[in-house]
Amino acid sequence: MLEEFARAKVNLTLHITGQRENGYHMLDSLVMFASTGDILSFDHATDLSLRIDGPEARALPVENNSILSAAHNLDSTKGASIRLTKHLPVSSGIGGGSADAAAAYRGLSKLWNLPEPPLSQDFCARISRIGADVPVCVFSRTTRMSGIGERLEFLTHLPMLHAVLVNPRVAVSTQAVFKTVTNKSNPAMGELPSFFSGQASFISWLSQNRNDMQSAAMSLEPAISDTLNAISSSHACQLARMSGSGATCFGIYPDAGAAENAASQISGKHSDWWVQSCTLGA
Ligand SMILES: C[C@@](CO)(OP(=O)(O)O)[C@H](O)COP(=O)(O)OP(=O)(O)OC[C@H]1O[C@@H](n2ccc(N)nc2=O)[C@H](O)[C@@H]1O
Ligand SMILES: Nc1ncnc2c1ncn2[C@@H]1O[C@H](COP(=O)(O)OP(=O)(O)O)[C@@H](O)[C@H]1O
Repeated sequence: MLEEFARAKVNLTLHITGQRENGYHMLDSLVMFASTGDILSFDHATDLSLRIDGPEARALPVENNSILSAAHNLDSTKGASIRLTKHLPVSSGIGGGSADAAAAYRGLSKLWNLPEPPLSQDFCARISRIGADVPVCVFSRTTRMSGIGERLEFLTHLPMLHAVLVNPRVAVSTQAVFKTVTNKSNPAMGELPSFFSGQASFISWLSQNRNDMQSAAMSLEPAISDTLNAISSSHACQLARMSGSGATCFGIYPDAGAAENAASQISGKHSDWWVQSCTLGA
């Protein structure tokens, strides 16, 4: 049996800089991956099959699953028995479906003895048809992501962060949020310094950048404001922002202890929310 970890994707910044004729939005986003995520396992089999379990499995159908799309995209003639243990909330802005498709791509490439996924324009353009976030999730590394998600620049100089991810248990449609965004032509991210002296200077740079989907998502789903308030008012929080199209928001903290304390504080007040302390970028 072979296992792959599908790490949650967090958009630390998400700037919408334009729109293509096909309706897709041009993005400029700093993406980091979390130490929390879904688990996929793969076994040899004649036919292709998927079973889903885990704490967040309930609403997720096998039909049209992004994992099966990735398998078909890779080689539609081969079989495998795949198990997904779902830990990430569905439709929550941390790319669960994309991370799962990407993990399937990596896992099946190994199971079927295919070459490792290459970092090429052709490859990224091809797999972005499964989902715009799939290319960045295949490599699962700290990345400046642009285009509609198919242009990837890996970054190796950014400090690791201690974070808490919070989802108020409302599913948000990515398409609906993009439709609600009024300004489709915002400035790109500010210049990314080639050196940060530590976490504080990185957070200071992050706070000067934005998530251009945040106010549109908040107008559709008021629970996002409650989530950001709960994170901002937690002890030692240095930055609170929404990831992707929401509703998951993240808080950044100075160390692992502060992140764990904040997670307990937030889940103590909101026992029905999904709250997870983690590291980003490590
Ligand atoms: C917004 C982001 C930011 O990382 O994350 P999530 O909130 O989904 O996690 C992504 O761009 C989402 O990527 P992904 O969820 O894979 O998108 P897709 O399945 O390809 O598209 C979902 C819908 O979003 C819109 N879409 C997506 C990406 C993009 N650059 N422009 C768009 O307009 C399309 O209208 C599409 O109908
Ligand atoms: N393996 C999967 N995990 C999560 N969602 C999936 C998966 N396969 C298909 N989907 C569908 O993809 C959509 C987006 O889910 P997800 O990737 O979790 O959200 P987001 O793009 O906001 O991070 C949902 O409608 C969900 O039903």
